[in-house]
Amino acid sequence: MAEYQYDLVVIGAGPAGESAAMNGTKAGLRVAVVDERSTVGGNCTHQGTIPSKALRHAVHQVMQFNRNPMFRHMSGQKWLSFPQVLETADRVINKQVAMRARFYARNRVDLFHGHATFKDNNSLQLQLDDNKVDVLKAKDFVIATGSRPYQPPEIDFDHPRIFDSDSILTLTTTPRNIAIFGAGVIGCEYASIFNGLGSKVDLINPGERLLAFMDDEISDALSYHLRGHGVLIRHNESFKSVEGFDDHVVLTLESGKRVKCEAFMWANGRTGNTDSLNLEAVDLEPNSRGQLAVDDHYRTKQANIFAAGDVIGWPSLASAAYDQGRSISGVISNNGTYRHVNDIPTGIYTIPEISSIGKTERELTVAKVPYEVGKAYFKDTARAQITGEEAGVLKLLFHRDTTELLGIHCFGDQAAEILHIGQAIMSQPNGGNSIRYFLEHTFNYPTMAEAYRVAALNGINRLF
Ligand SMILES: Cc1cc2nc3c(=O)[nH]c(=O)nc-3n(C[C@H](O)[C@H](O)[C@H](O)COP(=O)(O)OP(=O)(O)OC[C@H]3O[C@@H](n4cnc5c(N)ncnc54)[C@H](O)[C@@H]3O)c2cc1C
Ligand SMILES: NC(=O)c1ccc[n+]([C@@H]2O[C@H](COP(=O)([O-])OP(=O)(O)OC[C@H]3O[C@@H](n4cnc5c(N)ncnc54)[C@H](O)[C@@H]3O)[C@@H](O)[C@H]2O)c1
Repeated sequence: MAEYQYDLVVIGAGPAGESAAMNGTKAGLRVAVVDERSTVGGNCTHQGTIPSKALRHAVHQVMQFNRNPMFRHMSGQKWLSFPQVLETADRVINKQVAMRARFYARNRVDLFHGHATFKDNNSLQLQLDDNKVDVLKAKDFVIATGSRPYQPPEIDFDHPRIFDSDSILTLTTTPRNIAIFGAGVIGCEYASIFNGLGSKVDLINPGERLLAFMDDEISDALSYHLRGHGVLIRHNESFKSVEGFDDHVVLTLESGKRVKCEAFMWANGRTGNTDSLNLEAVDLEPNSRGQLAVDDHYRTKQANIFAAGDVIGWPSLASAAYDQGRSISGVISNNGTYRHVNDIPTGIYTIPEISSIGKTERELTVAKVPYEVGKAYFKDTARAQITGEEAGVLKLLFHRDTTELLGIHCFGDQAAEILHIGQAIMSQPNGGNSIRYFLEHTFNYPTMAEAYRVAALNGINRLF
C-alpha cells in the first residue's frame, strides 16, 4: 500500500473534476485526480454530452443532405446506420480524451485510476485494478463523481432490446421502431437522433408537455416539429411495465396502452454516484437521488469536502459543472476565481436545436412584470434562406419601460450559439442591458445574428 499527500484530491475526471483540478494547480496547489475509468473525460465525454452531440451532428448532416434538392443531382437519398454514426462519435471521444489527458500532464496533476472510497475526512482509499490499494491524503477534497441513469428495479436492463442512455451507445443495428419513455432533455434529443436515422419513434412523456421548463412557445414548436417529422408523442402517461422478447419489446402504460417496438429506451431519471464512496466515514448523507447538498461555495457540511457537477443535482449540465469545479478551487486557494454559478443557459440539441436564458413568458406574467416580446422568424432572414435552415424563431422578452432584456428563447439551427450574443448584452451592468443595443450596432450580413436586429425592431415597434 502506497500513501501520497496532496493539498487537493478530486474524485472524478469529468468536467467538474477537471476544472477544479486545473484551477487548483494553476493556483499553486498540489493536486491529484482519481477516476475509476482508465481514461479521463468522465461520463460527459464517454457516455453523455460528447457521444450524443456527435451522433446528433452526424444525423443532422444526413438529414440536410437528404433534404437539399441540390444533392439529388448527385445521388439519391442516403442513410447511415446507428453503428455508422457511432463511429463518428468514437472519433470525437478519442480526440477529447487525448486532449484532456494532455491538460493533466502539462499542468502536473497526478492522475490515479481506481475506485475511491473515503476512509476519513483527510484520507481516501483507492482500489487499483491490480488488487492493490493506495491511500491519498489531502487537506481538501472535491467529490465530482457525476451521475448515471436511474434504473427502476422492475426493468430488465440486461435484455438486449432494453436500453438506458448509457447502454444505447452499444446498439448494433438501427431499430425500425423505438419507444422512448421519458421526454426530458435526453428523451427528446434521442427522439430526434432516431427519427433522423429513419426509425419510427414513440416518445412517451410522463408530463403534460415536452420540456415543461422551457418557454411554452418553444416547447410547442419542438412538439410541432417532432410530430411533423413523424414522432408519435404521448403526454401524461405513466409507466407500467416493459417485457422483452427475442425480436421485440412490449411497453405497457398505466393508461392501458401497449406499444410494440424493436427497441426500448428508458430516459427517465438519473442518480448521483455517491452510493459507493463510503460517505458514512465522513458523515455525509446523499438524498434519495444520490445527490449531495452544498452551500453557495459548493461546500458540503464537512468544511474540507466540496462537491460539484451532477452529484449536486440541478442543473446537471457539463457547462455548469466546469464553472462549479473552477469555483471550488477558487474558494480553496482564494485566488479570486470563485463565482456562484447561476443564470445558466440551456442548450438542447434536438433537431431543430433549442436554447434559452432568463425568464419565460409564463414566469414574467406570474411575476406581473410589464414585458414586451420581439420576434424574428428564421425564414425571414437571408442567412437561413441561404442555408435552408428556415425553421426557427428568436424571441426576446424585454421590460417595456426600461427595454432591459429579461429572457431570450431560441428555436432553430445554431440556437445554442446564437443565444450567447444576447446573453452578453443581458449581463451588462449599469443600463448596458438594453434591447436597443441591437439597433445601435451594425451586424454582419447575412448572419443569423441579424435575427437580433429583426427581433429588436419587432419588439420596439410594439411600444407606445
Ligand atoms: C445523454 C446525455 C447528454 C447530455 N448532453 C449534455 C449537453 O449537451 N450539454 C451539457 O451541458 N450537459 C449535457 N449532459 C450532462 C453532462 O454530461 C453532465 O452534466 C456532466 O457529465 C457532469 O459532469 P461531472 O463532472 O459532474 O461528472 P461526470 O462527467 O459524470 O464524470 C464523473 C466521473 O467520476 C468517476 N467516478 C464516479 N465515482 C467514482 C469513484 N468512487 N471513484 C473514482 N471515480 C469515480 C466516473 O468514472 C466518471 O468518469 C448530458 C448527459 C447525458 C447523459
Ligand atoms: N443538452 C443538454 O443540456 C442535456 C442533454 C441531455 C441531458 N442533459 C442533462 O441530463 C440530465 C437528465 O436529463 P433528463 O432531461 O432526461 O431528465 P431526468 O432524467 O433528470 O428527469 C426525468 C424525470 O425523472 C425524474 N427523476 C430524476 N431522477 C430520478 C430518480 N433518481 N428517481 C426517480 N425519478 C427521477 C425527474 O424528476 C423527471 O421527472 C438533466 O439534468 C439534463 O440537464 C442535458
